[in-house]
Amino acid sequence: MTKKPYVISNVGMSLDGKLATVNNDSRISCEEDLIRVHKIRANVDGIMVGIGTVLKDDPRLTVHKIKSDKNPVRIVVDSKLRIPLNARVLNKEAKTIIATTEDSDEEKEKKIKILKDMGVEVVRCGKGKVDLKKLMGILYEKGIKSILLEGGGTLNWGMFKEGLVDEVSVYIAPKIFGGKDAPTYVDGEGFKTVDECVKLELKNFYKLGEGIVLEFKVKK
Ligand SMILES: NC(=O)C1=CN([C@@H]2O[C@H](COP(=O)(O)OP(=O)(O)OC[C@H]3O[C@@H](n4cnc5c(N)ncnc54)[C@H](OP(=O)(O)O)[C@@H]3O)[C@@H](O)[C@H]2O)C=CC1
Ligand SMILES: Nc1nc(O)c(N)c(N[C@@H]2O[C@H](COP(=O)(O)O)[C@@H](O)[C@H]2O)n1
Repeated sequence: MTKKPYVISNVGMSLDGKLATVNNDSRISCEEDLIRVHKIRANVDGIMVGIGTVLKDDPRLTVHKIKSDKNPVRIVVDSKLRIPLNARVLNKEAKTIIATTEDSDEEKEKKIKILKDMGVEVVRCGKGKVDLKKLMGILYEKGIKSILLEGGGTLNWGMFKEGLVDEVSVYIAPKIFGGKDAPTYVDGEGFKTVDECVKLELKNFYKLGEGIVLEFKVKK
């Protein structure tokens, strides 16, 4: 495989592995954990989310919980270019890259032009869905050598399935959300057998605020 950025996957989840409630309330991390996450943000070249997270959370994806003189590049994986032009991730606080497919129609090309005029970079790889392996190669070539992957569950699945995640850190809040339709840490179709699944090596764990942080390396 061509060179790729080092990818750290981080989420805040309930004890039952949910990223949000059935009504999409995702306020899981305590303040101490958000500060931990922002320290990671301040030390990576890019922060990546899927379009589902942008549509549901309207995140800023900047370092705003601690002092920092730089913001990483924001990367949104968005095959059909569903991103609203007033999304906060498109504001001027940091550079943004939208990764979309090579598929083309008049409306999509018009939106790409508008985004480019707003100063947003658009990269294109894959058909139907963004080709995440190719995207990693493109980002690496652009100087993005480390990425904090911040979800959600569908993009997390895509990244784990392709073997693109190197490190995992999760904050587990002492809460149970329940709900079979509530988003989980890794959604998608899932691995069929335990043999196929992603294996992790526990590196560290500690209590933080009311919850616990677990840190793993992905076994390759
Ligand atoms: N607690 C936490 O730490 C966090 C919670 N969340 C929560 O997660 C939920 C959002 O998760 P979810 O809806 O799964 O959205 P995601 O952010 O995972 O975005 C998923 C979308 O990304 C696009 N995509 C494009 N290419 C790919 C690919 N190759 N593989 C996977 N996805 C691809 C798809 O849309 P398309 O085909 O249109 O491109 C897909 O539907 C929200 O409730 C949010 O609050 C999110 C992050 C962190
Ligand atoms: N670490 C963590 N804990 C939670 O409880 C969360 N809900 C999230 N969400 C992620 O952070 C994004 C919001 O970022 P901004 O504060 O707007 O910069 C959100 O979109 C998720 O990716 N993370």
